Amino acid sequence: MKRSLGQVYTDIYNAHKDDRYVGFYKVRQPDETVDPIASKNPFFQYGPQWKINRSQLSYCFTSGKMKNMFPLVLEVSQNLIKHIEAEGKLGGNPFDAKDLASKFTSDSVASCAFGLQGKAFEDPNSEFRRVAKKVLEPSTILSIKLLVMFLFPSCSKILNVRFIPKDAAEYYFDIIKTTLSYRKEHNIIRNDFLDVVTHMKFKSNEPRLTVADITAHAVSFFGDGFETSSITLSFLLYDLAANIDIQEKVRQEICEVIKNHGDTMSYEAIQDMNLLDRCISESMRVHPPVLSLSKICTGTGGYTLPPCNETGKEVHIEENTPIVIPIYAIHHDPKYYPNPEKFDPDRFSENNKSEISKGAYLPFGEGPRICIGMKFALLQIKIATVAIVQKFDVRVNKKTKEPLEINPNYFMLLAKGGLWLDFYQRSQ
Ligand code: HEM
Repeated sequence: MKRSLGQVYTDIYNAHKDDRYVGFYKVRQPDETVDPIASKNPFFQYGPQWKINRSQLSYCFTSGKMKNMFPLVLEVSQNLIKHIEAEGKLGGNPFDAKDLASKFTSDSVASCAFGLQGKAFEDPNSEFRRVAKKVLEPSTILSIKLLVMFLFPSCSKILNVRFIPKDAAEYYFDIIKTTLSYRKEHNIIRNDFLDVVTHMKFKSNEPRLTVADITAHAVSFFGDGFETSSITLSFLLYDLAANIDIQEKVRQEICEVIKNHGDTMSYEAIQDMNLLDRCISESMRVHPPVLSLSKICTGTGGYTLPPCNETGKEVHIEENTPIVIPIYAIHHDPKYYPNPEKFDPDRFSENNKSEISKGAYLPFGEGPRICIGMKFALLQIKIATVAIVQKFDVRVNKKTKEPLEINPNYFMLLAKGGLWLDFYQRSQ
């Protein structure tokens, strides 16, 4: 494939720079009979079904719930550090940042969503990782599946195209079933996502969640949270490695904040790391993992937009018309971000961030469908980055092809040839 869908949308945006919008067609919605797990993911839903799922899942992502999951993610970050040390590649023999970040987020999400030790570091070929790779690993087959599902949804039913393969769906269902009964039998409380979903309160007239519903929610958590977060973490590490002065300032901030919190790395300490937060925001602007958003016009009777340029007429969008928002193109438009390729966390300082145009910063989307897992994503990315930056000087290895180019064989953002980084152990 020469260009991914995200790149095609960027091309369309750039070819119509003076217009507010242009016509295009796109749909997203796996069929429930063909793909029962993916079809319950709020990402793919509309209307009342989306409302029910969204409100059920929102309950799982409050700050209090995130605080409870903090120690689980922290434990995985310690395995990440041990892995970098044990691999003995410190300096000169680089790590692929995406591979490293995927191992971390896969274990972190496995721990929080399934109550499992994913063991990505100890056993990269573990069953859990093998299945996850099958579902999400960049491949031509996955790209073709997505093209069929998004562009020709009616064909996906006929061709039996599923986002979650049948054997993977069965594997996840078994894990959840076994874990739930083990926890019940041994009275185990872990404060993870599985506990929260299982103990959700319902009104008397609301149906209880079945094991299949809980599996679908856990797979949503995993599917939506593992790959997006690992892409973000890998690009953030690259940006810090490519800007060593900023990396040093982040390190100083981490030391100071932890010191101010009684020499403890806590959930509260993470919230005080402002420069780190700005670096993540800027890294996600330059490298948004999700290249474009799909929306659909749901207003009864459609919606009328103002003219798309000075000379045009009003445009009426019919009900059910799909809309694409090209995030990558907007984030790289010099109209919104002068010198857009430059990594400059100051764009997100208290003074500057109010200058950013509304709707011009969309790594997590916007409005009622904004990413539900944003708090969890930021938490796990921050925990991993703090652990790495405290221990290692991170540098770009010359194997990294710079300037970075987008890998066209994937529906999210990947760098062609990978992000190769060296980790030099720091003296304490
Ligand atoms: C850095 C990591 C992440 C990025 C960049 C990201 C990005 C996005 C984006 C762009 C959307 C679409 C929003 C829209 O349509 O306006 C979205 C939706 C969603 N995300 Fe994330 N996400 C991340 C992490 C997560 C995590 C960790 C979870 C769950 C644990 C998650 C769960 C979801 C769900 C369920 C939706 C659908 C929400 C809805 O339609 O109501 N995401 N995400």
